[in-house]
Amino acid sequence: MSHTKQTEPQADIDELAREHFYQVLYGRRDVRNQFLPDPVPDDVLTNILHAAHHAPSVGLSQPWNFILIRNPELRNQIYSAFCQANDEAAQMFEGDRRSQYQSLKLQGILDAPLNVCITCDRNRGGPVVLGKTHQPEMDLYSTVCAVQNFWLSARAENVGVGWVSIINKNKLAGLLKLPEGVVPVAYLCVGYVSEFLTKPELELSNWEKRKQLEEMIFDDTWANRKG
Ligand SMILES: Cc1cc2c(cc1C)N(C[C@H](O)[C@H](O)[C@H](O)COP(=O)(O)O)c1[nH]c(=O)[nH]c(=O)c1N2
Repeated sequence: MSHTKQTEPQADIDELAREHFYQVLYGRRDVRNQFLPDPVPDDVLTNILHAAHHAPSVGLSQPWNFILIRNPELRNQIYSAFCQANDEAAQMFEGDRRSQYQSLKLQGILDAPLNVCITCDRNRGGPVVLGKTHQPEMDLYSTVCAVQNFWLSARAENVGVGWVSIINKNKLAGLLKLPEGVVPVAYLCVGYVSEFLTKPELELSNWEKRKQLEEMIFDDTWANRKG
């Protein structure tokens, strides 16, 4: 795997690069509805995986692996696992909220040409890992950093990504034959899209809206909310 998109160390980010970075960051979307069947070329996929593999990780433990899922039969089984979990999920909402939930499309498992499961090896680096000694969940968070790098790099390549978490974790681990100690962190649908929406799909369908940044910020302690 080549280092095609790595910049020189210590390179200054100039204004144009900064503008492009924010264009990618704010232009990223979770995609479920707009996938095209066109395959993602190997060199593009390599760029995305390479970016994911350069995420920060606790003690540089790099606990992730990337399972590239194309087999139609396997994908049908994963889709069935989604359908079961999604039916269970719908029952957890009441009244109008339930029918609204049932009207949402929350995955593109069979529409996207590629699915990728990013896993975390809970034992990577051995029993004592720098930075994990007092917060053992840091390997999971590191893997999520790889997911975000994957997502942003995909957007830079004009490739859409949709995260599907409405699947029973143990069932998914079984279908993917994950060994003991390796857990699925993110199940991603990946492919080119007809369009990237300007806002989150859940916002456009009036499920949820973005909160004000001011509500999220505190000065010094939780007692001092800014907004
Ligand atoms: C950990 C995690 C898990 C999920 C998601 C995201 C994340 C971070 N999202 C996508 C989520 O709905 C989406 O990110 C937000 O609605 C914001 O939209 P944008 O990502 O900005 O387009 C998501 N979407 C979906 O349709 N089905 C799903 O199962 C999930 N699961």
